[in-house]
Amino acid sequence: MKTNGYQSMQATPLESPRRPRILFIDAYDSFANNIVALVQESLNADVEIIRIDDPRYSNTGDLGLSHLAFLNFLSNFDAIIAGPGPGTVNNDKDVGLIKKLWQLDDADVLPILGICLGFQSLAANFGSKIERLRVPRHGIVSNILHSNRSIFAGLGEVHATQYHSLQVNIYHPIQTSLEAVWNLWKSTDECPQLEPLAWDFDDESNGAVLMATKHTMKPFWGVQYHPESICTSDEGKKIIQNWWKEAKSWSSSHPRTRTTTTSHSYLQHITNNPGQPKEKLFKAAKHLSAACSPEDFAQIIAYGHSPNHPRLRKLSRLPPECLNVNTTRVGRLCVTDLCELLKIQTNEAIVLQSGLINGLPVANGTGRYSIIGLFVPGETLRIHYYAPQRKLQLRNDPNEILIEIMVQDVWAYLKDIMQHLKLPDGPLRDCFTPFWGGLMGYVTYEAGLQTINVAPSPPACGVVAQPDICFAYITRSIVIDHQLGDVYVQSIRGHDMEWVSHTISGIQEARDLKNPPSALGGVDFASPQHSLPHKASYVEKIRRCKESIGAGDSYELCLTDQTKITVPKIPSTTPFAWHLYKTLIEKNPAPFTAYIRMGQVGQGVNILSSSPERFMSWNRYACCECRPIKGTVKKAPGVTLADAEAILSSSKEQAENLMIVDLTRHQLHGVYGAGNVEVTKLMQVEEFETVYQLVSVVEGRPTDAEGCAAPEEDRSNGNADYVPVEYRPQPTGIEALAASLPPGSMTGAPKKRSCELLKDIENNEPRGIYAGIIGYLDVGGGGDFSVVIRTAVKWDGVADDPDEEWRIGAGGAITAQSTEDGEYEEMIAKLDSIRQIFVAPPASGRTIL
Ligand SMILES: C=C(O[C@@H]1C=C(C(=O)O)C=C[C@H]1O)C(=O)O
Ligand SMILES: NC(=O)CC[C@H](N)C(=O)O
Repeated sequence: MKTNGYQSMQATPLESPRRPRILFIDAYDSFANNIVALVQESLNADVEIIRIDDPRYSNTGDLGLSHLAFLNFLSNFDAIIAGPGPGTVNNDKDVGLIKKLWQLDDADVLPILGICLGFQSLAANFGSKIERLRVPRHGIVSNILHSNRSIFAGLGEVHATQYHSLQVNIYHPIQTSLEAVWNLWKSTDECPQLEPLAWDFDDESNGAVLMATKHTMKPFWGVQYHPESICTSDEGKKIIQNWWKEAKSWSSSHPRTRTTTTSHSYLQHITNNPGQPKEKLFKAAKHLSAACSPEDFAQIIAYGHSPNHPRLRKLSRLPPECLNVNTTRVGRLCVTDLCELLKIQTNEAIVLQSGLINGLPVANGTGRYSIIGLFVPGETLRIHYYAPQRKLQLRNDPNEILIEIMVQDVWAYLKDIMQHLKLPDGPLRDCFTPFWGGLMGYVTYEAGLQTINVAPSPPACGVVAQPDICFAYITRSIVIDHQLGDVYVQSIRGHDMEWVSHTISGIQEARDLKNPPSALGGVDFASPQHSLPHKASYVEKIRRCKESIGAGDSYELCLTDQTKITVPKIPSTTPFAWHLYKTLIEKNPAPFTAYIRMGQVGQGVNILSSSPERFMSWNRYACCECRPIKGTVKKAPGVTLADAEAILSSSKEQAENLMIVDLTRHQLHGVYGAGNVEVTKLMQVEEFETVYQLVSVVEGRPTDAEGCAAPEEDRSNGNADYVPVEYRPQPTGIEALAASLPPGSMTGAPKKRSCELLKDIENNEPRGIYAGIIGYLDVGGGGDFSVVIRTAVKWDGVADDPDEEWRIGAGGAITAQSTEDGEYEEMIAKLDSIRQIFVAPPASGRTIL
């Protein structure tokens, strides 16, 4: 469904031969960048984005200077789009600057298109009432009736995707009785300036819902639905083009008279209140402490471990110098055999395993490789980041802090570090495994919250702060290619071929043994205690989610809760976590299975994950892929794939998925830009061991990936600010990752408001590693992360505590259509897919693994 803006339309300048300039005012929505992309693709326009609360224009206590600044700012544009967003126009804070637009006097007025919240704001300003729908419409697509006039001129069927809980009441008779079908396109006495342009009759209980309007005298238009959604038909583009035609024709007969003011006080005001468009923040990020530049940090990572390189000596070549690698056939050795051969069960280690069933990947499109990240005792370094304090540390193996700095933007810092650690070009780069070495570990949900300016919930009182980002710098690794049956032994640790050869021989010996490698002995453990969320309290939380959705504050909320499993401790020499992991692989093979043990005994973490969901992966050319999952059916006896497909084709399940697809597109559009984001799979059912799920795939690619360059005429259209496409700085995978946290499938939309609501509904309990991500940043420039779900996490507790505590998070997306029982059962089904590894057989009360 990719569209290429450059083919769609030539630039259609207003008065001068330059590209149109359009201002987009964002009300903190999660689809804003999709609208911007649609406009850029449809009009070949320059679009600037500001937020509804831009500090340059929002201050009410500055004797009108902000307002004057706003008017001056608007004079730079040919037209405005007032965007969608959470909340209601009855609350000034929810619409901010949008409310000012409708009052612009003749000297300043310019064409405006309101979308959803922007449309509601327009309508409210000219007499309509904004009220709740009986049934909110989020992610619902319907065929609307339109007047074929104005912005709908010449349009055929319009399949309109809707994301709204509130509606515009212009007191039209059709809004009280579906029989009153006359004068559908006439203004009402109560709202004489609003001419209806489209209606939706799709939902009986809602009756007729106004879908679009135009002002009868001023250049204002508005649509209730979302023309930019992936499920709105191609008419979305035509609406924008029609609007632009109308806007141009209005502007040519109404020249604007305002000229820019440059009084001293105004200039001072602007200097004191610089705006900060979000997309610039990333690049402009200043590291709070100059004590250690990312280059020095990277240098210590790359060489600090090696006795041959004194820690702070400046070296001419920063990145790992080469990749030591050798390969052999894996034969009948499985990933856990290789792990045990390398003794990872008693060491720190990170295993990212692709689950297989009968030797084939669990899900198509994933599962080719498994990666074992090895820790070198006494040497492997770790990066810790503590979100509340913005504190970044480098720790060595005895857990001493080598560097501690404050960073304003940890992702900008990590991006720089990875840039410095990039393996230089050379023949050994030809090894095509996706991971050669680099940072492996986890990022918590709370670290994600910080990227969208939601203050993370602090850890409970008395709990030791655990890192929100924990990455180990992995220099030795094993990659298994399940498709070709090869195993790669790799090291970026200086001259390490001896270890590589030794390890290859060890693998070959084990593989060629007559008998399979001996399995580790069994482990006894007493029946654990499971403390699950109480149904009544979970149901109460579902109600609160639905109330917020009904009020227009969210379109979808991914509610979660935590279960504690308390197991009496067994002797510390027994690799209990490893045994649990092996049970997990057997009982719930998943595309993104992971085993992580990091940190010194007493301070470390164990993670056992069987996630079905890829968050994001990108290759060494920064082309990225997201695979959001939404829509779950429990596998029960007799439930076939066809049954699941029927259930998952319901509007409830599809709506859940669609919302996350549009949210993911928005995030990638913000990084990769218009024309570079494509939905390659939309809502396909995938089968897993215990559930069926609805999966979509969204891809983003840099402009320099073939086929996306602007044609010659775009570069020579006389716009001084225009930067030819090929010279724009190209995004990196880490930027795409940072722009997409926390995972949208674990938040809902619009993301920021939904996260704030969830924090409150979930009683300010941090989600921690659950709902975060696990994966790697590779020294070749690639990366791959899964969403941490279906995962058990244990932090080492106090040494003399008789029990150890595992935590499992589980939840699901709540929408207006959710039922209390249905959502509770879905949460339990997900929980059970991992909880089953802790259940001792009833006969003995003990289990042998
Ligand atoms: C919240 C969980 O899963 C998320 C919610 C899903 C849903 O609502 O259908 C599906 C996959 C995940 O994105 C979980 O497994 O705990
Ligand atoms: N998408 C939107 O802009 C939604 C507007 C408003 N919050 C509603 O729910 O109706």
